[in-house]
Amino acid sequence: MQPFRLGERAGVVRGRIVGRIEALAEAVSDSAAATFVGAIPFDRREDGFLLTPEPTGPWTPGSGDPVRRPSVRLRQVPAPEDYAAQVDALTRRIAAAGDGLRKAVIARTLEIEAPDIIDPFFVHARLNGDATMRYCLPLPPLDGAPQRWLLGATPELLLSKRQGKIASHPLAGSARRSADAVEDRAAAERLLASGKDRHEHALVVEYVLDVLAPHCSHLHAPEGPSLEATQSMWHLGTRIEGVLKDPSTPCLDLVGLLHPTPAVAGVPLAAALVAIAETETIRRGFYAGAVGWANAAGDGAWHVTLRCSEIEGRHARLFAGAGIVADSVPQGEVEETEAKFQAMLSAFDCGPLPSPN
Ligand SMILES: C=C(O[C@@H]1C=C(C(=O)O)C=C[C@H]1O)C(=O)O
Repeated sequence: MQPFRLGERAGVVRGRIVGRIEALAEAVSDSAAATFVGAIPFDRREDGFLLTPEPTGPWTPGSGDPVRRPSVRLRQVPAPEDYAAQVDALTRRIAAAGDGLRKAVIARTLEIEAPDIIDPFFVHARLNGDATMRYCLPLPPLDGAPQRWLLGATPELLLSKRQGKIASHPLAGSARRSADAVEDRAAAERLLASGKDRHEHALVVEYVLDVLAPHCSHLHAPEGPSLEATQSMWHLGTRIEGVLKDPSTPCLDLVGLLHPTPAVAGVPLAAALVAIAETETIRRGFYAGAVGWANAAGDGAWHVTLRCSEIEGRHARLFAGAGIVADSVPQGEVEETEAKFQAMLSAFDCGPLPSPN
């Protein structure tokens, strides 16, 4: 049986339900099982999955070979200059305002090739867990392919629900942290004062409030964003809290209404999805989807699947994206995505990104 980790939860997989988010929400509501853990992909037309877990004691990393630094190969896909060109085209598209697009999130990947099978739990154990939700889940098997794993440490809460109370903590607007304390504080202050980042952020908060408001008797968000830190990034964040009109509304139903937020898609949603499909050259899969748990009582907690990688045999693909608005600067967004790769890259222990030729 395959092991999994999700936050503090550890177990082995007893069963698996595969389907679109609506089907998964229904399966949880109809089930007598205590708790499911699972993931939904970015594209709602694709299948996600729920695992019925059997709890175990603390999981110890397997015997698979760790990633060995000297012989690891790294490849940026698309190359930084191609990603910059995508961002540039998108800023023009937003400025031209032809389709009403105001923001779209464009992602890229970093491919890792190791000499031996990568042990996902080795990498998971090395991820920094501070203020984040760490996860390592076995993905549904593909015929004849090695087992695939979804692994990451996300800082962003999409939605939690417990006994009629909900919370969401969208992030948008980012800056790389610095090892130098003075420069680190200056980067945070610049981010908090940046009109471009505050605009990017406000679009997400507005969207989340608009989606949740009809379902809440009370909904609160602070006036402006706060600074949120991970080990390698600063973000603008807003903690939103509410009380549901109908306390029995299942958590996964609300996740289905929210996903994908403008933190990973854009505004307006339909135009952003078209822009992403026409611009992006990678397959997102579970990246920028949601990962979490749900139970038949309707409670649950789902995070945005960020700072993640998909591992398959000797290969891993890391994902990072950035929100693009009219005044985004292409090189700035290349650097932002580079910085977002950093946490996962350190966990793989394969050194810094290769410098451009
Ligand atoms: C898209 C990612 O992150 C999202 C985008 C952010 C931004 O554009 O500033 C910040 C946090 C996340 O909501 C990612 O990490 O890949």
